[in-house]
Amino acid sequence: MSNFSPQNITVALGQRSYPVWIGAGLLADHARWRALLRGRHALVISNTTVAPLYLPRIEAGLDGLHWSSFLLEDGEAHKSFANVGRALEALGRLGATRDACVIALGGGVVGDLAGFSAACWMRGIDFIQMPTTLLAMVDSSVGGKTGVNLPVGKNLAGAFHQPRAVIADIDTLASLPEREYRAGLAEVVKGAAIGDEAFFAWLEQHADALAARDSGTVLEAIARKVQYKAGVVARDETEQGERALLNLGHTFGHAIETAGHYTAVLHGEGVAIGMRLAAQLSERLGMSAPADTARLQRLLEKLGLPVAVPPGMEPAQLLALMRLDKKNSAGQLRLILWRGIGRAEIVAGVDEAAVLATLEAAIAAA
Ligand SMILES: NC(=O)c1ccc[n+]([C@@H]2O[C@H](COP(=O)([O-])OP(=O)(O)OC[C@H]3O[C@@H](n4cnc5c(N)ncnc54)[C@H](O)[C@@H]3O)[C@@H](O)[C@H]2O)c1
Ligand SMILES: O=C(O)C(=O)C[C@@H](O)[C@H](O)[C@H](O)COP(=O)(O)O
Ligand SMILES: [Zn+2]
Repeated sequence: MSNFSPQNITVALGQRSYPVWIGAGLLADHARWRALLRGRHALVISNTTVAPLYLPRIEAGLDGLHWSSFLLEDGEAHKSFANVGRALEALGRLGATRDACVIALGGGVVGDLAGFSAACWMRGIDFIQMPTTLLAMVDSSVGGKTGVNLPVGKNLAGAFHQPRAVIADIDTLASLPEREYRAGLAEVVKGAAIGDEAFFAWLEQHADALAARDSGTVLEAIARKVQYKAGVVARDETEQGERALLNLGHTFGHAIETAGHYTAVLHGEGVAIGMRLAAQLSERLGMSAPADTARLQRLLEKLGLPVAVPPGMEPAQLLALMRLDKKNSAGQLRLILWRGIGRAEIVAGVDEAAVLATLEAAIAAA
C-alpha cells in the first residue's frame, strides 16, 4: 500500500513547457483545464469505447465554445492516415481557426492520431492530452511524438508536436480492461530497464500491488515514469541522441505488431516481447549477463506480460520489418541494447546475423 499524492510534473521546453497533472477527478475539474483553451473552437477526438464513458465528464467544461467530437473506431488498426484526413475534415466542418484546440480523450491510439491531426491543421494548432489508459498516462501522452501507422510499418508517418498540457485522471483506469492495464505496465518497466535500477528494484518489490492495481502504488509508478520521460524529452526533444533510448524493445516490438497486422499483439505486449529479445541479443553480443535477462523476464511475467514471439511469425519476416525502423541509417540497424538493468545503450551497425540468430532461438524455444 502507498499513500502517494497527486502530482504536477513539468516537461521543461522553454516557452513550450507544459504540465502533466496526474490525479483523481481531473476530467471533471473543468476550471483547471478550460483555462488552457485560447480560442472559440475545440474538437474532441476520442473513440467509440471511451467517448460514452468519459465524454460526459468534460462536456460541461466546453460550454460556450463551438465544439464537436470525432470518434474513431476502436483499435490500433484505426491509427491510420485515412482517419487523420477525416479528423481534418471534422476541423473544417467546425470552422476551426488557428486558435482552436484539439482534445485527445483516450488511449495512445487516440492521442497519437489527435496530436498528428493538430500538427497538420493550418500547420499546427494546440492540443491537450487527456489519457485514459495506463500506457497513455505513463508514455504516449508525454513528449510530443504524434503520428499514424502505415501498412508497411508502425508510426512511419508523423510529427513532433507537443501538447499544451496532459491531464491524466486516474479515475478512468477503473474501467480499463486487465490486458490493457498490463500492457501499460510494460512501458513502466521499460523506463526502469533503460536508466533507473532503483526504480526497477521498486517495481520488483511492488509487483503484487501493481498487479492488484493498488491506487497509491499505481499513482507512484505513473509519476516516476513520467518524471523520467519528461527529463529525457527536455534534454532531447527530437531524438537526436538520448531520446532513442526510450525505444528499448521497440524495434523488435514494432516489427511484431506490424507482422500481426496491428491486431494480434498490443503495443505494450510487443514492447515486453521486444525488451526480452533486446536483452537476449545483448547477451549474445557479450554486452550483458544471462542473469539480467532472467531478472527482466521474471518481472515482466510477474506483471502478466507475454515474453514469447507469437506463433506464425518468421525470423526473416521480422528482420525485414526491422530494416524500416526510423532509428536505422546508412543501411545499418541501429538498436537499443543494454549492459544490464538500468544501463541501455544506442548501438549502431548491429550485426544482422546476430539479430536473426536471436529471433530463431527465441522462436524455436517458444
Ligand atoms: N507517442 C508516443 O510517445 C507513444 C508512446 C507509447 C505508445 N504509443 C502508441 O500508443 C498506442 C497504444 O496506446 P494504448 O495502449 O493506450 O492503446 P489504445 O489507445 O488502443 O487503448 C487501449 C484500449 O483501451 C480502451 N480504453 C481506453 N481507455 C479506456 C478506459 N479508461 N476504460 C476502458 N477502455 C479504455 C481503448 O478503447 C482500447 O480498446 C500505440 O499506437 C503506440 O504506438 C505512442
Ligand atoms: O517517446 C519516445 O521517444 C518513445 O520512443 C516512446 C515509445 O514508447 C513509443 O512507442 C513511441 O511512439 C515510439 O516511437 P517511434 O519513434 O519508434 O515511432
Ligand atoms: Zn512504446
